[in-house]
Amino acid sequence: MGRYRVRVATGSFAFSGSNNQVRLWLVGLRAEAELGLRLRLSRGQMEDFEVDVSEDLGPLLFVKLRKTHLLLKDAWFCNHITVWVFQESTEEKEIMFPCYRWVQGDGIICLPEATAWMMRNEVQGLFQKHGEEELEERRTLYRWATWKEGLPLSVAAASEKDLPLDVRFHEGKKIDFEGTLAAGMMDIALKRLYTLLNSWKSLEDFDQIFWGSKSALAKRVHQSWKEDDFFGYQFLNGVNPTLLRRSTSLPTRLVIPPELEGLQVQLERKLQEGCLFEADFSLLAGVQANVIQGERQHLAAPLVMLKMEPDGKLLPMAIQLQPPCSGSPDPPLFLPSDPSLTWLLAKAWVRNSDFQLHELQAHLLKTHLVAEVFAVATMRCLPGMHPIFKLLIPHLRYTLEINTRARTKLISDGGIFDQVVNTGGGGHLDVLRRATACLTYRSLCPPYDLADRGLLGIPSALYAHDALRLWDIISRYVQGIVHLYYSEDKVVQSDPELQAWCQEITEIGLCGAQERGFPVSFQSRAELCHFVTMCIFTCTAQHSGINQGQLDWYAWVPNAPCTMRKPPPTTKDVTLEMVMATLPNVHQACLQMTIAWHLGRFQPDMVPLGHHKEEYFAGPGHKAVLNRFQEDLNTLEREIVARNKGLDLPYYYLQPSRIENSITI
Ligand SMILES: CCCCCC(=O)/C=C/C=C\C/C=C\C/C=C\CCCC(=O)O
Ligand SMILES: [Fe+2]
Repeated sequence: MGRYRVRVATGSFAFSGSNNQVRLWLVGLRAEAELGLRLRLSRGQMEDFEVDVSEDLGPLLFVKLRKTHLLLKDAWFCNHITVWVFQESTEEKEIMFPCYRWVQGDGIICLPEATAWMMRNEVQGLFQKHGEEELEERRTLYRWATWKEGLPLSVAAASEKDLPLDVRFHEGKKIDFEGTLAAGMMDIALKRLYTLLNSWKSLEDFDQIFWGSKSALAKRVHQSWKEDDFFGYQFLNGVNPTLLRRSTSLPTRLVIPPELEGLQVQLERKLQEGCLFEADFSLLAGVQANVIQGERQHLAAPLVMLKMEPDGKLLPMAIQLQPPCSGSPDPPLFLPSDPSLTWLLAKAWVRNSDFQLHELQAHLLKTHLVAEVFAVATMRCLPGMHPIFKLLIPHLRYTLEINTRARTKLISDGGIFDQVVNTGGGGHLDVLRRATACLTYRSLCPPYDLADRGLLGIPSALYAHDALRLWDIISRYVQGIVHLYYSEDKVVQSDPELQAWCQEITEIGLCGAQERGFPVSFQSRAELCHFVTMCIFTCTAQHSGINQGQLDWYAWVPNAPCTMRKPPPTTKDVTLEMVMATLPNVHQACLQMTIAWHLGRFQPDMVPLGHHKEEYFAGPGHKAVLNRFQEDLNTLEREIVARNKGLDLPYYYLQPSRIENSITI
């Protein structure tokens, strides 16, 4: 009773093809029919067939498929199945069945038609039932786990091998990830051998390990790291642009001794002029420092006061390395007028503290771990035909695996933090706990975060400028998609899956984050759009802004030491021996360089923001919204390239072509 053309598309990465057999059925509202095709499931190929079906299937709802094998099971990555129904006239109707996952065992997989969500209350509840069964299965595959109390929940997986195949690295990514790590370890061995034969007494001796792949900006850091404006610049546009705030009063912890009355006057003047800024690392106060190979390491919790010059340069005015403590003498204030080594060591302490808050709070917690909560909740609460699932899933690729690897190799017992970072050995978990306890919804949304920190309208704040532009572009994209599916607020309010997703993120994954402004429900389309914009911004732009800089700013170790081996200075008598004894030793410095390069370098299989190949949606409405998104990103790309041409230090971490579509590293 009908003639159909069927296209089967296989994924194009390694091992996507399969030698097993696959049986296909077309399932219509009235009947279903097995197609009896012999498929060759070749990597990167599309196969087309024409078939005649004797029954009247009615409107097509699903394609069903089942993989069978004789001897060896051979997984198959199916991109999608497309069916064209020959109408009486010559017009053909195209129906898409997106898949984009592995077909593994010999169970039946049911792919709903791409527009199924719009018809979920029709067709005898068949789509509704399919969605419920899908979620029941996913909830057993993706379970929450408490890795450590006080942190956001994570996916239950002791190692990446426990993760479902659909969220594992593809083979090429795995080989690249593990191969470059192995190459990095070789580099460390060579550098250690080389430095054994030479002295390690002066800052220039770090040059002995400053070879191998490094970026142009890393070379510039090597050249300019001692300069005050370079130090200040990093708070605006470096690897961690998330801490700086414009001062609204002099911080209470800042104790200015009577002999520095002049400083007090200067600070107050700058405050009144609105150009006084601060970077306060109090979150680190009292955190236990690591013991590495029997040697106690040391931590500080600095406060830096900075002034903004009319030309946009941010210059440090004073550094207090520890907060005042009752019963102890007031901590000294270090000043640009101090002896050069003293001032340099004070700045190095700040850079070490910034390393901790950057990696643990800004990077790990506020991008990786938060994105993992979005990923697990999405897999557990939203069926594949849900528009928010389709919108988000490209932005969640590889996040569960990279985070699982971080829990087993980076912040684990004996991991990289324990080996070479002064918060390691448990202090790093305390920092993460403290940062989790003060994680707010506003801080994940640049329009609020930058306003709260007083960083709007500053021409030299390039991260702030680009982040706001990207927020607007992503927001327009999200709104475009959401409005295609939610015609009014009531549709949002009455979407039980969406509401459950929101609640699961805030109450379960983020462990009761409603206290810190995260929503537990969506009452309007605007609330939904804002939240989804935050999700996509976090998984893409924010991670890129925070991740890429590791390559540039962490390669020259004195600019961002991973550990400090001696206590912070309490007087201004500082010698070169003290500086060298404080900064990381050769092994620590080499491991920092290798890991920073490994995590910060360009990823060979990188998908730029908005350029994923998967087509989960069908219809012209969605294509127009996606095209507009890509055009907006191109416009911003051109603006940033043009802007950077005129800059001494170009800022490119938020250039759209460099932003990854998800957190993959
Ligand atoms: C010692 C310097 C480098 C510290 C890097 C860092 O702290 C990064 C934190 C944020 C997120 C980490 C994400 C992924 C890392 C996963 C695994 C890295 C370990 C590599 C390995 O040995 O497999
Ligand atoms: Fe990262």
